[in-house]
Amino acid sequence: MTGSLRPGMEGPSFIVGGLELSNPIMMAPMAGVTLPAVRRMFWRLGAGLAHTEMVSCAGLTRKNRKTTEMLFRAPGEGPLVLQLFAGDSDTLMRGAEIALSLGVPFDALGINMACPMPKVLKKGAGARLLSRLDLAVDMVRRLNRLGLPVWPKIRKIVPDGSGPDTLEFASALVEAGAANVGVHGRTASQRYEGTSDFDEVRRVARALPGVISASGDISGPEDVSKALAGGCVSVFLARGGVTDPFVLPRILSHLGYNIGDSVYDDPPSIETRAALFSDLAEDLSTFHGERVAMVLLKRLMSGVFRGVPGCSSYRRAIASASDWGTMCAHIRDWRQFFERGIKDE
Ligand SMILES: Cc1cc2nc3c(=O)[nH]c(=O)nc-3n(C[C@H](O)[C@H](O)[C@H](O)COP(=O)(O)O)c2cc1C
Repeated sequence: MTGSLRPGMEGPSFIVGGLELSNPIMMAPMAGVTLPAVRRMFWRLGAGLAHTEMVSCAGLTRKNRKTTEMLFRAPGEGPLVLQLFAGDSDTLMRGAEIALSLGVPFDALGINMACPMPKVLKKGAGARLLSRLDLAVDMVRRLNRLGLPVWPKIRKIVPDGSGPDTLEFASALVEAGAANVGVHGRTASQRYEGTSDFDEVRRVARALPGVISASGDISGPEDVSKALAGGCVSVFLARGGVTDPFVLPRILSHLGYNIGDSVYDDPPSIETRAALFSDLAEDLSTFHGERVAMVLLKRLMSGVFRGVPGCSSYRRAIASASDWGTMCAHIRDWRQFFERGIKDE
């Protein structure tokens, strides 16, 4: 598949969040997952846009090497939102200015107002901002001055009697100039557990037409159709894309997009899956090094080969590979593992 990035996936474009995109299926920001090589894989599979992992503005101002490396954008990537996090507007602005000064062509600036993890909350960032509307609004206003569309991402808010609810919070962000607001239908205290409240996301989307993207439990064509019919302008694909990356061409085909190339037949052939996995391995090792490549290949393997007969033998081999040479040999010799696996089943 190398060389044929995104075969035959072009079609009519439309505007989402101030950007001209080919379709409404976005890769959500995922720390530890949406690295450039993985974004390229999802771009190949048809994503309309991707997010970076959340990037610490404080880290950028301290010139932290690892944080700065997170700004890397691989050749041939599609539209990209740089998602930033900070606990105050000055740090957010300084971080954003540093990021843009490095010359990486980002298409929009995201603000993480959704992360429920203690190390982020402790800094006054992520979902902590959901209880600080004035600060969240100030962040959107100021970031807007940098000239790129601003895409904050929030969570469902259960009003406590004094603060805003999800709709009031999202409305204030839009009024402050947010071009798109991603709404995750779980509350911060739910973290990633339980179900996402789709009705709440749609309530916000109906009241704010054209600017709300749905996040939470997007795992198939029906979820996407429901979100779009409910007034969302796009959807953010997260764990659903990790557990089944080929859901992307399936969704696009369901929405009537001409994905135009038989490599994305439903279900995709095992050769297509192996080629995608091999391209992913090559990109991961080239852009991020062998150590990171090993971790992400192990994490993403099950999704790429999901449901293929004989898969468990290959899964065991990939999971137990302890050095890059062995991993490469397994990726090259994929066929024998599946043949053996089918015999054993
Ligand atoms: C591993 C992982 C990392 C995530 N990292 C981020 C992040 O950096 N920024 C963010 O806004 N959301 C992050 N999220 C949340 C997702 O973008 C998404 O909103 C959430 O997973 C709900 O969607 P889902 O139920 O379809 O997985 C992350 C989620 C996961 C599973």
